Amino acid sequence: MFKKKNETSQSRLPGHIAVIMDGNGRWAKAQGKPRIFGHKAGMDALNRAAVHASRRGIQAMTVYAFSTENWSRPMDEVKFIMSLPIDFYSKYLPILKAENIQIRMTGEREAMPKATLDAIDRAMEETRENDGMILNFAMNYGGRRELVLAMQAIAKAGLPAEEITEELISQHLQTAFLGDLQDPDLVIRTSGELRLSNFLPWEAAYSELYFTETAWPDFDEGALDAALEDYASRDRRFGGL
Ligand SMILES: CCc1cc(N2CCCCCC2)n2ncc(-c3ccc(F)cc3)c2n1
Repeated sequence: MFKKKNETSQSRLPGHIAVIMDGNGRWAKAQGKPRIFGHKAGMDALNRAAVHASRRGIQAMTVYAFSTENWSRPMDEVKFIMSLPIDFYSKYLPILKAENIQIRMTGEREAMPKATLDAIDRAMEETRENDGMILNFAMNYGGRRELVLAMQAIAKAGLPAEEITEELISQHLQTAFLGDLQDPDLVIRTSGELRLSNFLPWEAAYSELYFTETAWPDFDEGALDAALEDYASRDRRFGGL
């Protein structure tokens, strides 16, 4: 019996999706608007995608909100981006709470502005009891930095070389709190670039990759369904035959 065209059984659904939300600036520029207009639209698209992913049964969604390299952008753009969690908290937190979504953060808190961290901490605290989809914000995050920090922690523990295993390294990554969901089954990148840009290099070693020309602000429920349908059609081998 063939499944109906757009039916994705639960078993063929990724448990954890990771999203590089790219194309916000170019999307704004194409409309003659400033880049920050695109970041604001990107925030609205993020809420829409998170609610839809949660309703489709996705268990964890990690989004690349700000990379360690993004600090080199113009100061006014960084300042605006750092205000988005505050805006998101007031505009979307009630919606995510009603969806039983749990907000988490992955990355280095130190360099983040206090007001930004306060909004994120409030969002995490107010959704801590939720047991639905985990919405994990990779923020001030870089994959190689994450690996350096893990290796530094392992070195400081003074462990003998034979005790350094893949499991031990995974346990020392900033994503360790995700447990069995730590490795994304599917990585989605919007806006046409065909690279991972230092996003989850260890965790995504066996992930299916999905690229779309669609800019992030235009990546709606139908676009997410198309990515999930494509994933369901793939035959994952994890390095085997
Ligand atoms: C500080 C980096 C950043 C960038 C950003 N953008 C800009 C980048 C791409 C598109 C999405 C919109 N968003 N959107 C929501 C948040 C957010 C983060 C944590 C939280 F608890 C609540 C909301 C966010 N954070």
